[in-house]
Amino acid sequence: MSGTPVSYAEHPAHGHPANTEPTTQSTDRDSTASHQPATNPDPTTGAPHPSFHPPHGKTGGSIDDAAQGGQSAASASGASKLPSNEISGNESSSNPKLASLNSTLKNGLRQFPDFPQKGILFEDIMPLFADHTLHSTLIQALELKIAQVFHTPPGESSDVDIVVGLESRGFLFGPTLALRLGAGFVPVRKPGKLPGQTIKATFKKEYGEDVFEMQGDAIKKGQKVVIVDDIIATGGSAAAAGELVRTLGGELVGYVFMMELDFLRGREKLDAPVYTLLSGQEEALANTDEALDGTLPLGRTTESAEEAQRSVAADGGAAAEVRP
Ligand SMILES: O=P(O)(O)OC[C@H]1O[C@H](OP(=O)(O)OP(=O)(O)O)[C@H](O)[C@@H]1O
Ligand SMILES: Nc1ncnc2[nH]cnc12
Repeated sequence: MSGTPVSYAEHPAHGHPANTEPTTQSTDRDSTASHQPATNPDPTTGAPHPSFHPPHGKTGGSIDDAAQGGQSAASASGASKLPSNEISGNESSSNPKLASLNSTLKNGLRQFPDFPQKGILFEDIMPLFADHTLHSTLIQALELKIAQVFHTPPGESSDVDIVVGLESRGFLFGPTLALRLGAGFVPVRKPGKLPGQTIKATFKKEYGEDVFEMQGDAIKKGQKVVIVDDIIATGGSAAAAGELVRTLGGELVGYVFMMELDFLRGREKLDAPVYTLLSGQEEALANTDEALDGTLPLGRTTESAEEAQRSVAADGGAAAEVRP
């Protein structure tokens, strides 16, 4: 079945018991709409934070969507300037334009069951880049999201200094986003690709283990950093990247993802605010408690459910082992 893609637009929401069939996504919504921790209210409902007033002399666009990480923004060391009562929530519900853009994006995605391994329902984002209009919609949605969560006035750049993109799919839109924000772009790469002195972090992800590397001089102490990637699944990749940023002295002000696989609860590993445009595989979320008890979540095989939950439990809040 892995060679047979399905799209969000083509199949009805929910109802498929296993990922051997077309997937069972609900209609588009912000990840924060249904997974907003009670202790972490919407960041966008508060007053703009002084930390994110646009700097003089910078030019660029804007961005938009927000969600909350595993701890409050106030206690997140890299986001200490963001009051906790400004974090989490559902911006697109109050922003029809963003909701509309997100809906378009979701309909452009495809899913491949059992890729790259049996039991993984793979979210294929490539159609969003193959189509000029969808690509443009994606960048617009990200800009709108960031502008919204960081309270950037229309037409002005955000206060983000550096956008960090994760290899490989974070490279597809990270540099474009950085340009629009008036920020620099820094890559986090798989091992052995970057010259000079580097720092490394090992981590687990939804399907396997990996190592991330960053150049030792890529971020200056105190620079405000946003980490971007296409998908947050278990959160292992993002947590490792966050550790690298902080090891270099960067102030991690947030994570921005195109999509969140909510049922894997990856955001609980992250100690900075989490902003996502789309949620994926929501049908599995309702069964997460059962999954933790060993019951199969919808849309996954027994093997992958156990593997995913083992990974989540094992990683706890310390997925990344940083080795300067
Ligand atoms: O939340 P996690 O469980 O860590 O998974 C998310 C990561 O997995 C995918 O990358 P992958 O490692 O497949 O590499 P690619 O981007 O090079 O395809 C995705 O692009 C994220 O980086
Ligand atoms: N299910 C998934 N689809 C696409 N990319 C992923 N990265 C981690 N899990 C993924």
